[in-house]
Amino acid sequence: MSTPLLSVEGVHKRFTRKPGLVVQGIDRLTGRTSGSTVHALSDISLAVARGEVLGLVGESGCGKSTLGRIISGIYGPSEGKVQLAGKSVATDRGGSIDKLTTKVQMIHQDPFASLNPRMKVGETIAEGPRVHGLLKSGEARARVRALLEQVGLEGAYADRLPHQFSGGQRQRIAVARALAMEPELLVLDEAVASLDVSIQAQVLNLFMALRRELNLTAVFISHDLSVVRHVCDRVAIMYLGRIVELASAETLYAAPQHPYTKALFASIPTLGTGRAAFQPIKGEIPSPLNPPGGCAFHPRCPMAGPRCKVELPVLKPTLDNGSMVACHLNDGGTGAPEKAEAA
Ligand SMILES: Nc1ncnc2c1ncn2[C@@H]1O[C@H](COP(=O)(O)OP(=O)(O)OP(=O)(O)O)[C@@H](O)[C@H]1O
Repeated sequence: MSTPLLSVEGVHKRFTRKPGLVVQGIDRLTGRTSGSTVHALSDISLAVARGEVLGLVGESGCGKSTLGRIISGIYGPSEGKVQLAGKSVATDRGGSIDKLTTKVQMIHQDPFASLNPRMKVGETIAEGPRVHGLLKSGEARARVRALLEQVGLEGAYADRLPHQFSGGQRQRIAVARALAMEPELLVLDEAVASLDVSIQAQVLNLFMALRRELNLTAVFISHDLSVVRHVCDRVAIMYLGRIVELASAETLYAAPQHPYTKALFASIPTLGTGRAAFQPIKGEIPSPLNPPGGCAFHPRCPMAGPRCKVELPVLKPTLDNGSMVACHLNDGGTGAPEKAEAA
């Protein structure tokens, strides 16, 4: 890949949880109440080329949204760096907002929650560009109109309030608001997950059309493998805060390598490889407060051997086509770990 638009290098994110404080997602996973550190992301490295759409996929709690927020500059990483076109993504949103952060726009799952219910949608769309000096006075109305039309809505809708729109239309407005900032990168976090299937298809088709028209670069976060296949060029499969497989969508769907990726595919009825019934992945997702040693997937992995319990597999190239997998099966086998062999 030539110089990537987005580069994420060695990113870790730890959340420290104070005793007695209930943080969404943690109690659901662990039931614990003591203060401790959540290892939300561990050693994430990836790159996205200009014009490419990268999917982030994995079960709930694997760190997809946290990575999306770090890429958007909403959170800072605990370690590592995130660069957009070679410059660090600003992370301080409290004080003066670095202009660079406007170049990454995030679109969230719930368009209703992300739109101010008391603001006309035209004002909502124009607000960001106006604050950041992207609109000259007198230009706003025409620009808003053009953006609404670009996302398949009537320009006259600018004077309406969010509650006057359906879920799909609200998500189109959220897309228009993001595009108004002239972003270099979009981060879509479960952007169609709350919509009915037929509306999902319409919003996805809009995204695909805009992508072609504007040569959009995007990180597409989803737990829905069929949506990801439709939209993404490459896909990173995440498990408990780490990338376990990274491949082109074509390669991944034709021949998944990592046992977790295979298990994910088998757990979805329509994508099961010839199986009559889908097979849910065995066991619980381990706690990010206390991730298992070795490969984090080993307690649930049907292929795990002694090495998997003690040695962390590194994400390494596996085929000549740029695919990468973090699994001992692809790197010398799961048998006795090297140290034990030496002993
Ligand atoms: N602000 C926070 N404070 C503490 N822990 C957090 C915070 N945000 C996320 N986490 C924890 O980090 C881990 C990763 O969460 P994240 O929301 O990134 O996962 P996800 O894959 O996006 O899940 P989902 O699909 O359910 O949104 C989870 O264990 C979550 O509870």
